[in-house]
Amino acid sequence: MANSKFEYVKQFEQTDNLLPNTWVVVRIDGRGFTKFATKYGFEKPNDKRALELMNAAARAVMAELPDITIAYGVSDEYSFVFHKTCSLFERRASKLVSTIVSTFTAYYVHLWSIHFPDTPLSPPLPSFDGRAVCYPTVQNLRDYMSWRQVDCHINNLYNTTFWALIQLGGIDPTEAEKTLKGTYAADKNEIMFSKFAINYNNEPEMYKKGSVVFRDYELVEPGTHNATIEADSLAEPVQQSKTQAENDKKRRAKAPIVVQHLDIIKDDFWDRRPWLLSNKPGKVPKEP
Ligand SMILES: Nc1nc2c(ncn2[C@@H]2O[C@H](COP(=O)(O)OP(=O)(O)OP(=O)(O)O)[C@@H](O)[C@H]2O)c(=O)[nH]1
Ligand SMILES: [Mg+2]
Ligand SMILES: [Mg+2]
Repeated sequence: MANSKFEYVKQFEQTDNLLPNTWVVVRIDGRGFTKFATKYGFEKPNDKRALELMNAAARAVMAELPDITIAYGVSDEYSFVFHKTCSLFERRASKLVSTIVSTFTAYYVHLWSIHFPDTPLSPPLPSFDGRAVCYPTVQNLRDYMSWRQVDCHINNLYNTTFWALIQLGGIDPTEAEKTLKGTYAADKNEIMFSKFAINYNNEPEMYKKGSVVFRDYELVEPGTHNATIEADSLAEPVQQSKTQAENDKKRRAKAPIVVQHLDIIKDDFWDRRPWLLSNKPGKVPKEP
């Protein structure tokens, strides 16, 4: 068919392909969730139902997009990691971000009633923003993940103490803020323990560590594999062959997706799961 005279408008489209051979992180974040949490009466500082709904939506996103290696979530945010060899949508940022944001939001709304059976959703409905960032090395990627988990820890320690002072100590938010000003982690632990007999270590792992979503294979003995070195030495080819990529994708699609609350800062998590960084699907564990 002949080109129409209107077709020249295509020239206005700009390319936004992300840098090849870099780890792509798409982070989404709930829009105005402070208000949203109040509207639906989320428990403070952590609402188990709301966090489990975030995790369920993230799990669904991973199931629909086998190219995602791992995801990490805390509060109203989730980070999805694409392997550096990923070629989905020719690595176009707008397509990657918009697909994740819309798939996540759709599942968040779809699964809402399972987690909040007594509170139907009503407008304004939940929405999420998203951005993509490229990290050139495994170390940069792991530092990114560590940054989010440290943030989770700092915020949760603060919020848990803050709300204990209010809910159990009966003081108002301004006073609680004053009490915590300039305190260190040890001081907060001490306040919780001495005033309210709360041992922070016994708080739920999901609140302290956030949630990690990944494909689960047979764990590797620590010390027998160095995933970091292997992933970084994957210099050439920048992309896998098409058939290899397709086969791996099929195997990944079959693997069980799990949500766990683990330390992702230390090496152990990555050493035991070399498939996360090397992008070679692992061995599916045998049925018990
Ligand atoms: N009560 C309660 N609130 C939560 C929970 N998880 C997230 N939130 C709320 O969500 C907010 C997330 O922070 P932000 O993403 O920085 O703030 P926001 O209001 O979503 O604003 P924007 O992201 O800039 O649109 C927190 O400050 C809380 O108010 C929860 O489990 N319980
Ligand atoms: Mg937000
Ligand atoms: Mg947030």
